[in-house]
Amino acid sequence: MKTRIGVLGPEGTYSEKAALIWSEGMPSTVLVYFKDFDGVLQAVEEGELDYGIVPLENSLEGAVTVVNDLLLRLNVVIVGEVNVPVRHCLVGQGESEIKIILSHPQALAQCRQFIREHYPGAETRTTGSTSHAARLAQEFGEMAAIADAGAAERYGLRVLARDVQDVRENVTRFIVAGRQIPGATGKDKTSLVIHLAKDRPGALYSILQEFAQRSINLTRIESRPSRRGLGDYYFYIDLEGHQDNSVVLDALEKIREKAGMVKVLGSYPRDS
Ligand SMILES: O=C(O)C(=O)Cc1ccccc1
Repeated sequence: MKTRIGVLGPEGTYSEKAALIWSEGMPSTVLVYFKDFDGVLQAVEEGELDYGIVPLENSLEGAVTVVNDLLLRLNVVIVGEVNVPVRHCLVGQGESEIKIILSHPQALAQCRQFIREHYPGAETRTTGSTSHAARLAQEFGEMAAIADAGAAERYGLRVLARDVQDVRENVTRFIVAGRQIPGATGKDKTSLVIHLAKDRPGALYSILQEFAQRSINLTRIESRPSRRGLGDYYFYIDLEGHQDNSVVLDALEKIREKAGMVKVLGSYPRDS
């Protein structure tokens, strides 16, 4: 049986690239393409896929909010991560004037300056993925796409400009979703979501204190609306260490006493 790995499609997305990097050396894999991140993660939950690879955050634009929200809601766990340098290109047929620039919202957001400076008259439109944009640019000459150079090749397009992201160093962190938390490797991360029991002075501080006291290094903290009302948040926290490490276990036990809700999203090998 082949290991089924789900990614955002069609062929040529950055998610596909992340999946190929992560699964390198795995004996028998097959990529399955989905039209959105919900589809990927739901298929993991339902057992239709072994793994799903989705972007969680980007060094320029921050959280991919829909993925963060889905991880909290669905019954899947993070089993891995892979950081992928993202070098966007403007791709198109290169024969007529570009009237519309298409891409995934994350990609358009990462290239705002380039578009404003070089194509001030062009309209921008969002698509389901960067490669979906490239596929459309293959059909319509007045459209160009922001996508990976690999997508240009795949859809027979020309690379009209390279490295069009606003900051050269542009990295997206993808996570691998599965159903079972892998064992500790000694170089792991744990991802949590916390909801504070009650809004009071020092509530978040008292949670963070449990990590600080044990010298547990945090690598990310981000808040997302809980959807219960303004000012009510979930805190997404990543830390160094595996949930099976006694120090982390101990901190989690204390935090569970203090917080209203703690969900461990996963413990997985760190990609550094
Ligand atoms: O559309 C893609 O290629 C994706 O995989 C989503 C995405 C978009 C922009 C940066 C990183 C990932």
